[in-house]
Amino acid sequence: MKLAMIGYGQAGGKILDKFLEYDQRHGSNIVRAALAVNTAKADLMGLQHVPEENRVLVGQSRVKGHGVGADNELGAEVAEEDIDEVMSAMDDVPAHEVDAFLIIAGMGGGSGSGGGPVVARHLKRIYTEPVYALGVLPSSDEGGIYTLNAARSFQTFVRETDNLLVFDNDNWRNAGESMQGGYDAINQEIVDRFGLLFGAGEVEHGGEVAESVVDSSEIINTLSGGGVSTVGYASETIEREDTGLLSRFRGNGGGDDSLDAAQTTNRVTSLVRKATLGRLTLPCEVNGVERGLLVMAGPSKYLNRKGIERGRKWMEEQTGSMEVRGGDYPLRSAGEVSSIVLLSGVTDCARIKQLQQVAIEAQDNIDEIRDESDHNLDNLVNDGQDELEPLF
Ligand SMILES: Nc1nc2c(ncn2[C@@H]2O[C@H](COP(=O)(O)OP(=O)(O)OP(=O)(O)O)[C@@H](O)[C@H]2O)c(=O)[nH]1
Repeated sequence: MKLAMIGYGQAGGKILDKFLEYDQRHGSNIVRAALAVNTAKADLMGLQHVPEENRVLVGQSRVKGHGVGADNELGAEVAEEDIDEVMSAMDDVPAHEVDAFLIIAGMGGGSGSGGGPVVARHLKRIYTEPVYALGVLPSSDEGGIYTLNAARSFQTFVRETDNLLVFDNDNWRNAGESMQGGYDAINQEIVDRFGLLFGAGEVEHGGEVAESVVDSSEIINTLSGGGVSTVGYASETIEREDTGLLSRFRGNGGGDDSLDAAQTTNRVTSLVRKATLGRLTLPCEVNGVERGLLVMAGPSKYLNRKGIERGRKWMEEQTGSMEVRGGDYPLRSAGEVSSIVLLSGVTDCARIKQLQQVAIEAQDNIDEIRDESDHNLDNLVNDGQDELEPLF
């Protein structure tokens, strides 16, 4: 699937940078256009793979290149004011060559959280291609303001995009890790998962022909209908036969082809289960999901139609949806077989409800403190008997 990606804000820019690195390393050619947008100059300068001419600094007259300081209303305002600059940077994108737009943003901050949905709205007005967002939720220990930002941005992104793919930092936090080291690993995880998903719709040059290849239209159809999506992933290493080792993935059966086929089928279906019931990018209840897509990736001899078909049927039972697509993504030189599961139209998600609850509490607290602020300051500054007077 060919995407025009817009990384908005610090998290958005860093993840976009990683997508470009992924593309170079895998030759997957998913990112047809890359644009980094930010209100902070330093964040744009820190990017390594986004070409300099594709970096847009917005809100300069308001925040002087220093960011909006987690104020996402301000983030939305400056995006609206400077939208012409962002849209004209998209002018060079050959729209007929891209299948969709993808806006990437951390929803807990200010710039991407507020500006991302604004860009989505304008892209949707101009282009006929779908506009998706990859929104990152802050971890629950980040505090009230980030949670409030995320809850409001989440609502806005869902309204303004054709689908919001969510990645929850909370689900991927490792205790004891530095923030920076942690984010690097998390960003790699994001790019590996979504890279495989979006790469599935792109047949490699001179690559293997899949038994039932996943086309970008199947990704688009799974995402169509809007709402919120989550992605599951599981993989198993294969030991190369040319090193003289038997494949762990195919089992130790060796000579017996039919036994191998049965084992391959079983392993494929087991990977589908692990991907669906394991760690999702947004934890949610699988039952009740509206649409699903299963992609099996790896060297084609390790993929089989029967396994994918069984996995797909199993997903239908788990979700209760009859709209589950499936196919393979042959990767000749991959060292593992992977299963990627896209669940679209999730509705039962305790994490979002909990986030909204904390956001409401934070909002009430902020309003209360603001209301009392003048009175409390007055109490502090004045002596009570009006005996003291200011100088002038
Ligand atoms: N996964 C991931 N999340 C990040 C990263 N950096 C920041 N975040 C998350 O994104 C939120 C903050 O968003 P940023 O992108 O830093 O903020 P911004 O859009 O640049 O906005 P301002 O800094 O307020 O101008 C944080 O609450 C984190 O949850 C990153 O590199 N990876």
